[in-house]
Amino acid sequence: SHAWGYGAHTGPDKWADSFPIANGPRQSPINIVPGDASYDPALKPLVLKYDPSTCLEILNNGHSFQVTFLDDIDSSTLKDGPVLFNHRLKQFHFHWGSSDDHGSEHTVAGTKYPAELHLVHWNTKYANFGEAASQPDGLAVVGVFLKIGEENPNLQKLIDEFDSIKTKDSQCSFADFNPESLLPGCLDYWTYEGSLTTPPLLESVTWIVCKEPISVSSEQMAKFRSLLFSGEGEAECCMVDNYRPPQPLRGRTVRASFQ
Ligand SMILES: NS(=O)(=O)c1c(F)cccc1F
Ligand SMILES: [Zn+2]
Repeated sequence: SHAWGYGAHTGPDKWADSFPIANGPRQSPINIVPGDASYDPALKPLVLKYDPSTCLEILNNGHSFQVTFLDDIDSSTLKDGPVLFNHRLKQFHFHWGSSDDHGSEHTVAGTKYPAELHLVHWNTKYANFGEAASQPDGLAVVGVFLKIGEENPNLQKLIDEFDSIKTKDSQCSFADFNPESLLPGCLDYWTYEGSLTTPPLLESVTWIVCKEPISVSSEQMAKFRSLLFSGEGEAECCMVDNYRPPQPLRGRTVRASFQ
């Protein structure tokens, strides 16, 4: 059955049964070893320009919660950095753990963060997200780690919507949110060629992982864990541990935009 998830019988160790690319040569996430990354002076600074008016809705898709953007014109874009073409923001979502000591997908020298934000962009040389997702240079995902510290007022704007999206397939309109408010001050990054970290695990992603985390309080993380994988009227199953663990590097090079 294609009903993939993060449970014992549906989780990452079972995905290869339905999605054999799970054992492919450019799978994500990975453990980033800063000492093994090669500084590339040719890498440009990331240029992220987001328009809050393109924010459409916030939804629980049964795997994470996601904020979706209008992507029929070039208003929220990613340029430069490691990519050669303009990319449009489609959505952002998160992955997190059942406690503050784990939950991120990428790890840094084995360090796990409590959560990880993914801002998903598609290459506008293709017609739309679906087309782009099937191309080796189709997607660019910016990953930002969340680290326990000060309460984050920008994350709180998302958390305040959680009562309306508690169960699988619930959504509500969500306007005027600027994803730039979720970016760290410094946009130094590591970059490598990888994949979607959920089925269909397509090997179409240029990963751009920020070195600097953003803050989240432990109380805010507890609110993430109050969302449900389960649908309305079903036995409640807390949305936690919705992360794929690091995958084999398979000889790939990780480049750093900084020294
Ligand atoms: N996790 S991830 O950022 O690789 C990702 C995508 F890019 C696109 C769709 C789902 C998804 F989970
Ligand atoms: Zn993700």
